[in-house]
Amino acid sequence: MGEQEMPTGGRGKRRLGVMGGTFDPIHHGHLVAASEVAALFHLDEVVFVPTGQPWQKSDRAVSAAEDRYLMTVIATASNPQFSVSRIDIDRGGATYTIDTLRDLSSLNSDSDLFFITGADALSQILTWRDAEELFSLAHFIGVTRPGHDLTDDGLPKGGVSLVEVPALAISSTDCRARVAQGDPVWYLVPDGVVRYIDKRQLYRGE
Ligand SMILES: Nc1ncnc2c1ncn2[C@@H]1O[C@H](COP(=O)(O)OP(=O)(O)OP(=O)(O)O)[C@@H](O)[C@H]1O
Ligand SMILES: O=C(O)c1ccc[n+]([C@@H]2O[C@H](COP(=O)([O-])O)[C@@H](O)[C@H]2O)c1
Repeated sequence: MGEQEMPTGGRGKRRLGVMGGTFDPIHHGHLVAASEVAALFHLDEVVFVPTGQPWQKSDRAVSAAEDRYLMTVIATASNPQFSVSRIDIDRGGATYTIDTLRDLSSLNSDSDLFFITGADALSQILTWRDAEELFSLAHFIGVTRPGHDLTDDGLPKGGVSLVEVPALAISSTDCRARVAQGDPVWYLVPDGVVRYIDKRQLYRGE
């Protein structure tokens, strides 16, 4: 994407990236996406927001929110630009991005919000609660993901930017399956997350 196409946001405002996800577990695909977008869009910070109850994943068991939150903290702790928010976990109930963005914008009135999402999630956005209002609260940035087409078809003009990031064919589903089978997840997730999965015996019985 050319520099001239980048949304500049409000004059003098901080630029806050928002990376929402279930992070069960967080992996290097998430981290590379956030890091690339932070650099390309000159973001001051990226806040990772683990879901409370991801209603579109109700067909499977999701790990405890505290485990997903702690893995996200471990994975992001060494990057001074990254932080983690508990807002979706502490709100309780099903997680809707409309609530995430409303809460973050009132907590950060000095900031423009940039919501980062992979190609798969972007293609589902019109199924999200209050989809049309989402684009008034944040600029959306869709990133490439192996196996998924990146498109802004049907989304508001000017509301979404599409960005190519280094291709990492990693998914949380695959990480969980690997742990369940006794296969390694070293180098797919940060070292501290491998240790945490082991310590808490996550994904063993799946
Ligand atoms: N490898 C990847 N490359 C780019 N974006 C990714 C990648 N993995 C996940 N994302 C994006 O990160 C966000 C959070 O994803 P999520 O926590 O659901 O991970 P996931 O790997 O898709 O999980 P699962 O396999 O359990 O569905 C989503 O917007 C998703 O599209
Ligand atoms: O708002 C919604 O209705 C909605 C439905 C599905 C997913 N989302 C958000 O999309 C992000 C990625 O979700 P997931 O389930 O792929 O980890 C995360 O921030 C979710 O809260 C949001």
